[in-house]
Amino acid sequence: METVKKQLPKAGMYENVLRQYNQAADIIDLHKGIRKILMNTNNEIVVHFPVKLDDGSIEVFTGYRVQHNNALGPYKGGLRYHTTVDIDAARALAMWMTWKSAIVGLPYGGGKGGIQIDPSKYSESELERITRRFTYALGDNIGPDLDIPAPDVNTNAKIMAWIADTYSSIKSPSVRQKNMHVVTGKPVGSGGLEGRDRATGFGVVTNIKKWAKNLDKDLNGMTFIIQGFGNVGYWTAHFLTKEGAKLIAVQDASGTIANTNGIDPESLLAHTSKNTGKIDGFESASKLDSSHFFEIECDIIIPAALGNQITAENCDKIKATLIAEGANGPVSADAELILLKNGVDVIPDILCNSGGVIGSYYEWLQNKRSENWKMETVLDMISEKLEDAFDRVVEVSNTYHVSWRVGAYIVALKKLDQTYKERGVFP
Ligand SMILES: NC(=O)C1=CN([C@@H]2O[C@H](COP(=O)(O)OP(=O)(O)OC[C@H]3O[C@@H](n4cnc5c(N)ncnc54)[C@H](OP(=O)(O)O)[C@@H]3O)[C@@H](O)[C@H]2O)C=CC1
Ligand SMILES: O=C(O)CCC(=O)C(=O)O
Repeated sequence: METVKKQLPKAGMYENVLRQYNQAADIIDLHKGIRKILMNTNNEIVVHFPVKLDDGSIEVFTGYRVQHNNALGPYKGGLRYHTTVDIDAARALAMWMTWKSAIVGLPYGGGKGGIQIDPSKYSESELERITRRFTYALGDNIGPDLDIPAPDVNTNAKIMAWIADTYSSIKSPSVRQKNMHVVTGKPVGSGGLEGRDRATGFGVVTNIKKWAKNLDKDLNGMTFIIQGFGNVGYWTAHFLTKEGAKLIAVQDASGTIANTNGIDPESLLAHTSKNTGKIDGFESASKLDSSHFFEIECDIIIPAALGNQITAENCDKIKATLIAEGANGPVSADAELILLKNGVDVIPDILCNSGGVIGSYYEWLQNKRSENWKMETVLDMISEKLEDAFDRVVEVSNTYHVSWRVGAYIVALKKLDQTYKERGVFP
């Protein structure tokens, strides 16, 4: 295991997050010492671990876990299995988790990680061995009161159950059952929370409803497009369709499909479930060229896949009036300036997709208390927290005359500033 601790370089996604951070820190004149602390990550864990594949060969994988800050509580954030996972991406995603938890008032810090891998190239039993060896390699760098992973791109409840099982098995028998909350997003039968599966999409739609209400707009009849039809994409489509809005185009890594009469999310889910998760070949929509996806005439765009998808190069022709960031970092800092100038509203990721980590918090609390909560209760608690956070972000943004993203950063930074100052480190 390598533990790297150094001044951070500026590149890619991380550059994006630092630009956002510095802008907000300048506006509130954040204390110099606190500014330095938050610009750095606390710990960066890189592990190389061997796994025997089905054909008997050995492959060595690289896994990451970046722990950005834990002033507010244990590190919290997802694990991603994707070829784009590297130290830069993990740093950016970990930092976003710190702000996200602070904005919605959770007792968590920020962490993120994953494995640099294309999971579609491995069998299920290989993925299980890879996950278990990764968990073993991370060892006590994660823990229910230290750092609590969760699902992200290409990871799911089953993978979380393998992590919980492996982590627990390296503990002494007397405490083994007390460690299931080392991860959240588990299957309901293994300590998972009813509603965590849909929490992020539900949260995205809660934010969109608040946006519509504030502007006195009716979602009924509005059109929307979604990039990414995984956990966040599907559940967002499910809940937004329930509000009367119409899904007219979807894009994933396999291509783009469109139907101006509407795409039924449930039929598309049934199709992807039989088609290794892919939307291509869906009969009730036509295939579209992927390069102009974001230019489609619609009211709302929901990026729910990877980062840096809407950039200065492709944002000028966007016709939607709202971008609700289901994904982390889908809009580049340069693109956002152009969008705001063009009158497009952007609900920032650190607010918009925080329903997921709120759901995770309730799962963790449920495990700690040895309780089981009902879906309705969980969704009510999530929307209450999110509605408060939305109002706070709008209020702060209005006070400082800044975008909602900068306002959201200010809410987070003020919270962390208060915490550090209360501890007396900076008299
Ligand atoms: N899961 C959660 O609770 C949370 C997730 N998020 C963020 O939401 C986003 C999506 O996560 P999640 O839904 O969990 O991930 P999933 O793995 O469930 O789904 C990812 C989706 O993105 C698609 N995708 C991947 N690459 C591309 C591409 N190049 N172009 C278009 N589509 C692509 C995938 O398509 P394909 O199957 O073809 O590869 C898939 O449909 C991520 O940014 C994640 O960090 C944020 C908060 C919480
Ligand atoms: O549920 C969690 O703990 C974190 C989810 C996540 O990775 C995210 O919000 O980006």
